[in-house]
Amino acid sequence: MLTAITGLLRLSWRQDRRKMIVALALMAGNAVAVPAAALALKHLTNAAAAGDAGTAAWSGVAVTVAAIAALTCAHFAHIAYFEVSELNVLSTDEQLIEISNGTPYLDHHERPEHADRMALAQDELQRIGEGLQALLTGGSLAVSLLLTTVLLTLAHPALVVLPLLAALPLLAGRRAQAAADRAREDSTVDTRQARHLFELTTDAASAKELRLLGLVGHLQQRYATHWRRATARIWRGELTAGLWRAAGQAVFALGYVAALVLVVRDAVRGRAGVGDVVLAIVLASQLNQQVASAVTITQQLVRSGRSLRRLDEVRALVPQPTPPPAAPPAEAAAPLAAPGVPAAPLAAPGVPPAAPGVPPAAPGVPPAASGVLLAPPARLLEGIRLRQVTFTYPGAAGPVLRDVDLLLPAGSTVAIVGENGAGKTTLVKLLNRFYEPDRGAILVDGVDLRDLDLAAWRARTTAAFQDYARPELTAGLAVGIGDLPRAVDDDAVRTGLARAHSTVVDRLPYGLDTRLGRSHADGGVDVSGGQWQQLALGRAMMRDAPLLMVLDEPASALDAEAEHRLFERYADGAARVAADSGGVTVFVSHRFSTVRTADLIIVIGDGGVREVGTHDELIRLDGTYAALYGTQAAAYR
Ligand SMILES: Nc1ncnc2c1ncn2[C@@H]1O[C@H](COP(=O)(O)OP(=O)(O)OP(=O)(O)O)[C@@H](O)[C@H]1O
Repeated sequence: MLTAITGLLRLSWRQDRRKMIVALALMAGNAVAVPAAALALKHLTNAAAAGDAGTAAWSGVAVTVAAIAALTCAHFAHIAYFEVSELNVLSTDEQLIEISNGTPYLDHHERPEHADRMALAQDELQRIGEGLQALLTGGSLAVSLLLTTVLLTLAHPALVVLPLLAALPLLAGRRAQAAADRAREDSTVDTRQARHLFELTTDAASAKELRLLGLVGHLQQRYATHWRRATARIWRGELTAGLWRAAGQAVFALGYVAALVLVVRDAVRGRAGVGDVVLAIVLASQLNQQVASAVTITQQLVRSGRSLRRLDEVRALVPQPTPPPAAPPAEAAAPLAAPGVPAAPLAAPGVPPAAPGVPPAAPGVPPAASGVLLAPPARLLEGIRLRQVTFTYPGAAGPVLRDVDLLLPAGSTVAIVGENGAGKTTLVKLLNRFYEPDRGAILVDGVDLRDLDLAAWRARTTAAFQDYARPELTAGLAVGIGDLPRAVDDDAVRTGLARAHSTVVDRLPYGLDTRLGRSHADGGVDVSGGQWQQLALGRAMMRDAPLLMVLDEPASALDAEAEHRLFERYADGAARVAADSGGVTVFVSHRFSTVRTADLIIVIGDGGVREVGTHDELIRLDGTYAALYGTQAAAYR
C-alpha cells in the first residue's frame, strides 16, 4: 500500500506538479469542511435549543458555507487531477511499450505464461487512472477521519473506539480483495482458452473450416466449459470476498449503535446537550460513510499499486541481452575468409554507413573481447556461418537445434526445408538474434553476431514472416515503414511493392493513400489476409542493400503459382542485393517448386542439419530431400 502511494505520487508529480498542488489543496479543504459542517450543526442545535437566535443564525451560515465548500472543493479538485490521471495512463502505457520492446528478444511474447502476464498488465494498467483519485480521496478521508475522531472524543471519551472499529472493515476489505484476486489469477488459463475459442469461432479466417468439419458445436461446448470453469472460480472468490466485507461492516454497525446509546444516555442524564447528540449522530454516520469509502478506496489503491507492480513483473520477464563471451574460443579468432580474399571496402557505394560511433567490422576480425560493439560489414564477403550452434527455448525440455554447422555463402539464396516443428523458424530467429544460442556462435564474416551493434545489424537485415504485422495506416505507410527514412517516398514504396510482385495497391480505392483497417474515424478499407501479406512482403523489400533477407513462409496465403512468380522475381532482386552488398537471402518454404530454385538447400530434421546442397546434388543423394521432392512432384503430376 505504501509503495502504491509513493509510486502514484511520484508518477503524478512527474506529470504536472502545479495541478497536483491545486488538487491537494482542494482535497485538504474538502477534508476540513466535512467535520466542520457537523461542528457548526452542533452549535446551531444548541443555540436553537437555548433560544439564542443570533448564534443560531451565524451557525446556520457556517453549516451552509462548510457544506458548499465540501462539495465545491471535491468538484474542482476532480477537474485538477483528471488530466493528471489521464497522463498517468499514457505514461504507464508508454512504459509498457518500452519494456515490451526494449529487448532484442521474443521470449516474453512467445511463452504462454509470459503472454498471460503481459495481458494482465495491459488490462490492469488501463485502470491506473483511478489510482490518483483514490489516493487524493483517501488522503482527504484520512484527515476527515482524524478530525472526526477528535470531535467524537470530545463528545464522549468512549467514542474514541468508534474509528478504531473502522479498522476492522478495512482489514476485512483487504482479505476480500485478496480472495477475489486469487480467484481471478486462478482463472486466467481458462479465460485465455475461452477467449481463444471465442475468437476462433467468430473469426472469418476459420469460418469455412469450422463449418465444413462441423466443429462449431464442439468448440462452442469447449468454450462454454472453460468459461463456466473460470466464472465458477471467480464467483467463489467474489462470494468469499462478499462474506469478508459483510462481516467487517457488521462489526462496525454494532459499534455505531453502542456509541449512540452512550451519548443519548448522557443527554438523558443531563451530562450532554442536544447538540452533542446531533454531533454524535452526524459524525458517526459520516464515519460510517467514510469507512465504507475507505474500504473501496483502499481496494482501488491496492489495485493501482498492483498495476504499477505489473510493470516490474513484466520488466523482470523481459530477457536482457547476454554479454558476448569474454574471450573468443581459439578457433573463432582465426580469419574465416579464404586466403586471397580482398579486404572489404568499409562503405560500398549506395550502402548505408555504419551507425555513428560504431566501429565497422572488418572481415575475419575476431569477436570484440574489449566489449566494444562493431558495425556490420558494408558488404558480406564470406557469408554467415553457424558454428556448433545449439539452442533450447527457455523452459523447454531439450534443444531444438543441436551442434549446427552451416555456411550461408555471401550473395546466395538459401532455402530451408524440413517437417513441421523441425526448427526452420527457430533457425531464422537465431539469425535475426531474437534468441541467443546456448552454445556455439553465429559469425557474420567471421565476427560473432553478439559483438555486432544490434541496431546496426538489424538496420542491414529485412524479413517477412508467416505472422506479419497489420499496421492500420495508409497502404503507402504500411509498406514504407519497411525503411523508415523513406517511409513517405512514394517511388521507394512502389519499388518495394514491385519487388514483391504485388499489385495490391492498384486495386485499393485511393491507391497508396487508402487507409487500412477499421481503427480510422472516417472508416478504412478492410483488406484480405493475402492482401495484408502482400503489403508485408512489399515492406520487407523496401531496404536496398540488406546483408540478410529472411522470408519465412511469407507467401503462405498466395497460391503456388503466385509464390513461384514471387521468388522468380525475387531472384532478380537477390542478384541485385548480392551484387550490391553480398547479402544472403534465406527463405523457408514447403513448396519445392520454389525451393529447387535456391543456390543452396538445407534440410533440417532431428534437431540438426540432415542434408545440404543444390537441388541436383540432393536429388542425386537420394535422401530426405529427394523423397520429399518426389512426393510433392508426384502430387502435382
Ligand atoms: N517460443 C517457443 N517456446 C518453446 N518452444 C517453441 C517456441 N517456438 C517454437 N517452439 C518449438 O520448437 C520446435 C521448432 O519450432 P519451429 O517453429 O522452429 O519449427 P518449424 O520447422 O518452423 O515448423 P513449421 O514448419 O511448422 O513452421 C517446435 O517443436 C516448437 O513447438
